[in-house]
Amino acid sequence: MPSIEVSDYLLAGTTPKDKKEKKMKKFISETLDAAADSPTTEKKSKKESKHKKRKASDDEDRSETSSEMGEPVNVKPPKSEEKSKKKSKKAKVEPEEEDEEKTEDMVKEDPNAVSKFRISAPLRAKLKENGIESLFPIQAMTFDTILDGLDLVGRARTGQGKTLAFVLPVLESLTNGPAREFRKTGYGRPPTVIVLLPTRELAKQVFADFEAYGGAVGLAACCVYGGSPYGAQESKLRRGVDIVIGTPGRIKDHIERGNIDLSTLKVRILDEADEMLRMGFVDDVELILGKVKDVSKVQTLLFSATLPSWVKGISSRFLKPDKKTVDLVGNEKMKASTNVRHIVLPCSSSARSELIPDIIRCYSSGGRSIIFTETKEAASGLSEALPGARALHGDIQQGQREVTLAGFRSGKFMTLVATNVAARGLDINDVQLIIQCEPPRDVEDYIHRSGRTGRAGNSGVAVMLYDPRRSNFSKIERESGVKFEHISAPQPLDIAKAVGQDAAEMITKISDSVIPAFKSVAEELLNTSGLSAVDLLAKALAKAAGYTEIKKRSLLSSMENHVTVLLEAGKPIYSPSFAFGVLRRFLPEEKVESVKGMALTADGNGAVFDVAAEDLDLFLAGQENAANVSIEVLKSLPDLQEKESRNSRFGGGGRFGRSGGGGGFRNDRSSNNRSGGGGRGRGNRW
Ligand SMILES: Nc1ncnc2c1ncn2[C@@H]1O[C@H](COP(=O)(O)OP(=O)(O)OP(=O)(O)O)[C@@H](O)[C@H]1O
Repeated sequence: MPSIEVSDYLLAGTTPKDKKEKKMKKFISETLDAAADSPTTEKKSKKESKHKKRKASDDEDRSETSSEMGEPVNVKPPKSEEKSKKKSKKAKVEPEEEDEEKTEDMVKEDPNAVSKFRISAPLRAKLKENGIESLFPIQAMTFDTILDGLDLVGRARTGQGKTLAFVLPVLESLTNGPAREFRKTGYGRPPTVIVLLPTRELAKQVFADFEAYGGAVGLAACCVYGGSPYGAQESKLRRGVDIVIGTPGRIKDHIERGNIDLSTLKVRILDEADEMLRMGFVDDVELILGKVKDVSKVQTLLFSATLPSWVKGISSRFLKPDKKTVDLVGNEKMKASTNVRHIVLPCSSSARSELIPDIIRCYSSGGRSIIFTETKEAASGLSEALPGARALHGDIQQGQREVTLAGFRSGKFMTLVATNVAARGLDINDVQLIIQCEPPRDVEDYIHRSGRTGRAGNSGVAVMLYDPRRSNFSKIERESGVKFEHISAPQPLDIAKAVGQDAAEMITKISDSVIPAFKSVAEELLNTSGLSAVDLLAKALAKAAGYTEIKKRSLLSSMENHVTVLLEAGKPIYSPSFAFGVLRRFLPEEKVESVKGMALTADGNGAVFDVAAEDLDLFLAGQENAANVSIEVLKSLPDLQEKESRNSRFGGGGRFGRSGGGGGFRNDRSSNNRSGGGGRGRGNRW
């Protein structure tokens, strides 16, 4: 964990100039504070307070990060700063004169300023061009270790800049650092660096960074992945490249075809390592890593936001025993992004397509939304049902996948419906909302999917739908450390609040020149409709916002034209079947069976369920004929028992609901669908 010392160091005396800078500082500060709160950090902090005492007399003092997976790594002020007097032999950093004066004060204040690291002028210029003046914590904390050639396991929450954490020091290592002397040059040169990633989209994205920053220092990168022709990839590889980025299956194919020679490899990087292994790529990964003749001469880096315990075995096999670990999550309870509002909402599968547009209206802040489904079929089906949405999954041709992703990135359409193919690593600007149609199988999926929003210090919302009868998210809540906010389906008032203001603004912007043309029709409408001017205007606003009617939804299953009611029987209700028994006392069997989403209240005194709006009177009237029975229409959900706690009677703190009103993506071939290395094969769902 980063020490208090490090966070002090990172934030000392900074005076944010503008909002963006302020947000970034907050992000850095929160990242470090959160990490500093973890139990591992506590242990370290004692050590560090000793360090701190020593620091007065020792400028070389270093703070530490800790790890469950390897040796703690010393995190220190960047060497470039530390060694400025000693003149580092390893890295040659040319000062950029014009910048120096301007930023001198800022740099003094910001220990993570780019200029304080052994980053050479062309890379600094490129970073500046991309608006990056300061390194994020994971980047600052791993920079020296990577540049000095050590093996490293790096972990930070989603969206915290892990890609540049390896791109920058690796490029420096190739141009000014230890890998430089081994790097081959000229036509036909074999690669010095190989980067393995689990998905094609992610490979392309990481390639884009290596291409942009590598290009600035004269290094060539090549991206290889399945589903696209071999020809262009082969000719690029034949011409010679310094860095190969790709998915394991296709890289293996190129090795077997003699297109990639790894005999002189110096750096290998496994990004989203756990996913790659879990997807069944372990054999391919091992084959690729095994191509290196002398592993002692190769640096291996492993990065992810999630590193399940079974990855430990893999990292100790692939990385050297003296590997360092920088873990900004560690044993901390909250593993998911802290910049994201994590919400759960009860919704039966049949109500999804009706409900999702309203969730988007209420929670996307007009930005992009990604909706995750569990299967390719569900992604296709939902994308067809949602106006303006497109699907992304493994059964879609690679070319079309690229077109779709490019369209989403550029804002041609704002809603992407995807399988897990889009869960990992994708960094798309202005994704404000993530919707997961049901709780994913693994906590890692939840963390990565919800992490497509709230990136680089921005905020976002992640809504997970669950069917109260079928799904259970308590495991995800427990393992991710997320404390879910419970809401029910957006109700007319929520929707009006979300869209009404925009519609009103839209109307105020309409030129007065339209008034004479429409005035007489408006007057006629006012006189004949029987509605007040305000009511008519409300209708006009609704239409402008795209609504011709707003149906009420039940709180429990989010079904239209259904109402949520509470049943009490004057004594505890131990089980759903007991509640059904009570209903049978005064209702015909077909009405009892039409009840939806039966759930028990957390206090054990009631049962909550949805009834069709047209049957409500029957239910309310029927209670008169049954002693001690009461049925009440709910405006908000009470705390409910979780499914798994039902057997233990009242289940205490369980709660499903709260406030109312409110595939086959695998990269290359079917042969890759193997499980191994402690991981689990994913089948052909994406
Ligand atoms: N030092 C920095 N200053 C400002 N923005 C940065 C910096 N480093 C990275 N970013 C931006 O932050 C965003 C997230 O970075 P990146 O995709 O590397 O995150 P990540 O940690 O790999 O996330 P994930 O775990 O989801 O893959 C990107 O848009 C990237 O350009």
